[in-house]
Amino acid sequence: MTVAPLNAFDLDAATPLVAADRTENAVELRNVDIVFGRNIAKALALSDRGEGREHIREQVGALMGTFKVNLDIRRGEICVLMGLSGSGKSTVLRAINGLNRVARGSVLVHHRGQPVDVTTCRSATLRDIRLNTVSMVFQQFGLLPWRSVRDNVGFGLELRGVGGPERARIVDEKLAMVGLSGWADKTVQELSGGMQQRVGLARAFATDADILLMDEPFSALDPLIRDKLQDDLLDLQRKLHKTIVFVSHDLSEALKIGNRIAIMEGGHVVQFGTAADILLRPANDYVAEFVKHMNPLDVLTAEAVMRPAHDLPVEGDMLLLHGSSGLRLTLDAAGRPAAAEVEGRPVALATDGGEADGLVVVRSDLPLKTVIALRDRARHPLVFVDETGRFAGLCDHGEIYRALLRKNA
Ligand SMILES: Nc1ncnc2c1ncn2[C@@H]1O[C@H](COP(=O)(O)OP(=O)(O)OP(=O)(O)O)[C@@H](O)[C@H]1O
Repeated sequence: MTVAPLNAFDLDAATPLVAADRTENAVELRNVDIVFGRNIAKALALSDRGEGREHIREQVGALMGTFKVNLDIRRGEICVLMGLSGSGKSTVLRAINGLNRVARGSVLVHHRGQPVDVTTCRSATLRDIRLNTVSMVFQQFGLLPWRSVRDNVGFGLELRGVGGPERARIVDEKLAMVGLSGWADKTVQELSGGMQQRVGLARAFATDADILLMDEPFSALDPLIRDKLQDDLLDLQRKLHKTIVFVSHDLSEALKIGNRIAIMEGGHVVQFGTAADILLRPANDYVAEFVKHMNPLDVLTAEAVMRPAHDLPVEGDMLLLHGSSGLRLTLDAAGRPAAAEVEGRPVALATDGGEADGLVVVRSDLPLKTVIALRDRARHPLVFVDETGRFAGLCDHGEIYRALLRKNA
């Protein structure tokens, strides 16, 4: 069989977006209740009895912005808050920098090396958090139209007292990053909508805040520009590893840019998970309705569909990969694929750039589209490894079909 070399595929397509340290949280919301209006105590009492938003509003006139929201947002991830209008996305976002008063619960923000509860901290600390740790990017980016692009990008730095030459250096760097170097001295109103959004991005990145809060930053743009800006954001994120909390009411945007997505309904977080979790295992009918029209090919990676390593039968010091052909795999001491055989005959391991004639070994974060193209040409099922090269799982035609039909293995 003639097979295409593996490097004919885009094997780097899935550069990880999350920094290596995935365990530390940048933001933690614990049982956060937010109530708008009066009679807060009565509203909370009704909420504790399991009453919904409408009932509480009718009974006491207060509106529950959120009900017991719990979220752990990891450093370096993009967490998207997604849901219908009024579901509470902006309310949660604004709680993170203390713009919304929290009736109950805590909001911990990792600031100057330690978690600070923004619901109880001193106002000077909150100010310091807003200036240095958490930067907010609004839908229209809140640009000052009469000021130059340069002065808009440097605005946050100016507030922090960063002086002339240093400010100019940072501003130039960030403008170059978003491809607007030639526009520094124009006023914002001379720029198109898409360019203005990029000025907003540059300004957000210029402050060096670790945490960016973005409230539907691209929603007013036409789809092509929006798509381009999403790509720009992902490119910047690969370099900068910020923690980004991003509000969107568009599921395809959420699935494209979010490492994890919190789906909100009526003030509740009804599901918090990866794109694959949401697509393959929607938590309720509301989520299922959202994902119904999504194409799994646009969203899933091998990791979401493969048969995990621990599911495979072990025979002596080998793993049985494929019963009928007798394909077996040996791992080295670190758990990396070392050798393969079919009924005693060696099979070459075909890694990045090798020939797909052997046993193809590739990263488990490859997009499903690439996986399908590889499997189509490969002689054997595909072997996947994690970012350290350790064996992670296996994917044959069956796993692919089940993913496309959205059936769990
Ligand atoms: N300051 C406020 N005072 C009173 N009610 C508010 C306030 N802010 C938000 N709400 C209400 O809280 C609920 C959640 O609003 P929120 O803005 O968080 O929703 P959202 O999911 O971001 O919606 P959208 O996509 O339309 O912006 C809504 O019913 C809204 O009317």
